[in-house]
Amino acid sequence: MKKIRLKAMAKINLGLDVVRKREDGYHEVRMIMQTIRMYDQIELEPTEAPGIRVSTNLNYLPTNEDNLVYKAAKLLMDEFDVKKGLNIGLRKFIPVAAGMAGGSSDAAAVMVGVNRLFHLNLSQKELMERGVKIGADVPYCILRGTALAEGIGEKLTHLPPAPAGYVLIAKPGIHVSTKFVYTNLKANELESHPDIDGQIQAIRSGDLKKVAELCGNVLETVTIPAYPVIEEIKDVMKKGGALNACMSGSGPTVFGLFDDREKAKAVYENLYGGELAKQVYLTTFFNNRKSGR
Ligand SMILES: C[C@](O)(CO)[C@H](O)COP(=O)(O)OP(=O)(O)OC[C@H]1O[C@@H](n2ccc(N)nc2=O)[C@H](O)[C@@H]1O
Ligand SMILES: Nc1ncnc2c1ncn2[C@@H]1O[C@H](COP(=O)(O)OP(=O)(O)OP(=O)(O)O)[C@@H](O)[C@H]1O
Repeated sequence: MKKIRLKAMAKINLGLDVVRKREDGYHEVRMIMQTIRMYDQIELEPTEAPGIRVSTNLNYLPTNEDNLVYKAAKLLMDEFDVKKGLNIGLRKFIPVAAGMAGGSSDAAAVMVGVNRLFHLNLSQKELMERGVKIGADVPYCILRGTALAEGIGEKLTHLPPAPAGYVLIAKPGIHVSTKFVYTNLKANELESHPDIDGQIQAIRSGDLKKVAELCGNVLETVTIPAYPVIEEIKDVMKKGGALNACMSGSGPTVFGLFDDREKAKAVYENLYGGELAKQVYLTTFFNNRKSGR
């Protein structure tokens, strides 16, 4: 059997609302998810020797069962009693602990790859049902594109592609734990909620300005007070002509939406190498869910 290569793409949350906290501690959400053109590269090589071996270009990431790629491969290989082994090569480009679902997307890509390599014949839906056992964002990372995510993030409704625009990504040099953010969220005391239904309408009518105007993320109420630099980055983007700027997921990554590439480029150059952000990228939405993997 030959090696296969896969792309694990990052996401941003165009909108993120929390409806309530469940008894098990998880939160019911309503989120507008969007894949962007930023990806980790994954190489899968089946081996005669049993076992899963992970290598990665980032020396601070785990290579044992704590890595989500390991968990994803093990979940499927155990269930289907795969006797062969697997080498997983992971080249990270998506910022880590950033709110961009990097680890979840790696896990999703490995599930798709293992399904293909070992001819498990699972449908996308069957993969997504298993993916949620690894993490709430994994089913969406299998689906990709523009989608409404409900439940804990696993109930997905595919939406038409969000209108095209330029996406400026800036991550300050801090790592934020998703668990910390949800644990400290006062879900019953939120003063305002993003208009998720309005944003869906704006997507359906192809109105980028309106999509941007309605961006909002209730997790900012936890992450921004802890890390005010996020607000500073949002201000820089808005002053530089972004239609809007918002935190992605549990943060600390900020994304700005632009309809003008020159303005986006100017803010990119302003932030790049500066004090506020450690990693800065200019990219676009990715919506061709069938390609690129
Ligand atoms: C912030 C987002 O990235 C937005 O897309 C997701 O909601 C989080 O997805 P994720 O990182 O895949 O989440 P998981 O790995 O399943 O959970 C990490 C931690 O976040 C909290 N968590 C996560 C999802 C959710 N709907 N409610 C929660 O309270 C739980 O405390 C959990 O211990
Ligand atoms: N393949 C992986 N890539 C990145 N981090 C991983 C991976 N596997 C395990 N981890 C661990 O998970 C933690 C968070 O990873 P990740 O980059 O997925 O967070 P995130 O961007 O906040 O995700 P999300 O948006 O889903 O909350 C890291 O601190 C890391 O130790």
